[in-house]
Amino acid sequence: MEVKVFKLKEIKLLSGDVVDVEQYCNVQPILPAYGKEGDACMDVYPIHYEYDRDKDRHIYHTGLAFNIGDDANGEPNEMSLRPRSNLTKSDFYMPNAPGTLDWGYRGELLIIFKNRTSRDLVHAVSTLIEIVDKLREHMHLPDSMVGNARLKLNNVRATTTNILGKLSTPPYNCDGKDRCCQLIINSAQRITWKEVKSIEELGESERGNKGFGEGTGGAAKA
Ligand SMILES: O=c1ccn([C@H]2C[C@H](O)[C@@H](COP(=O)(O)OP(=O)(O)OP(=O)(O)O)O2)c(=O)[nH]1
Repeated sequence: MEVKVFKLKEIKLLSGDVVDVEQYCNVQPILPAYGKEGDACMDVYPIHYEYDRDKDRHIYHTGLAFNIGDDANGEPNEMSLRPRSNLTKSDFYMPNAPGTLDWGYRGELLIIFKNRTSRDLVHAVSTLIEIVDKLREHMHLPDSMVGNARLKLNNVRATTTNILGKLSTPPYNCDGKDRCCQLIINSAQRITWKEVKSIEELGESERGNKGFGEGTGGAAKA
């Protein structure tokens, strides 16, 4: 199946500024590609990174726009954007995974990440540590009284410093080599609803009306 893709000449930044891709980005738009024979998805290469301070989001530009077209039966296609497995080694996640690129979308494909630790929470804890530190200095308590508390405080400080470092290091580079997610195009077959008059008309099944997660046990079994 052939799908139309366009390498954008300009991209719109979070500030609203529209910039020339060739001049502004270190890397030029790269067509997604299968990494290995038989891979289900194509790898997506980012060309520009932005941190959305307002929403605490990490946004990657791809410099690509699509017309994903129709399937063999004339039904609209959809593009799914899925995280890579290697993302699980970091504190980042794709909050809308699997992301959806709709049939009619002609804007730039953007890939969004968040960090599992909220930036605001980390800043709040860091500020609290500073305040406690200052209070302790002014109270001139003997070491014997604050020894254990100091140790705990140092541990919290080390943890927050570590988290802060991870927060400010984006998960992927825009160097033309890093792949920030993977995409697959599927048919988004149209459905229509057939409303029935009684629940029996839905038909019998082994699970029946057993609740969410109650059916099979497994990993989450209490
Ligand atoms: O990770 C994503 C997800 C979506 N999009 C683009 C393509 C998609 O067609 C459009 C709208 O996305 P979606 O339908 O998920 O957004 P929504 O929150 O449902 O808003 P809308 O009411 O505009 O559909 O944004 C991306 O570039 N990256």
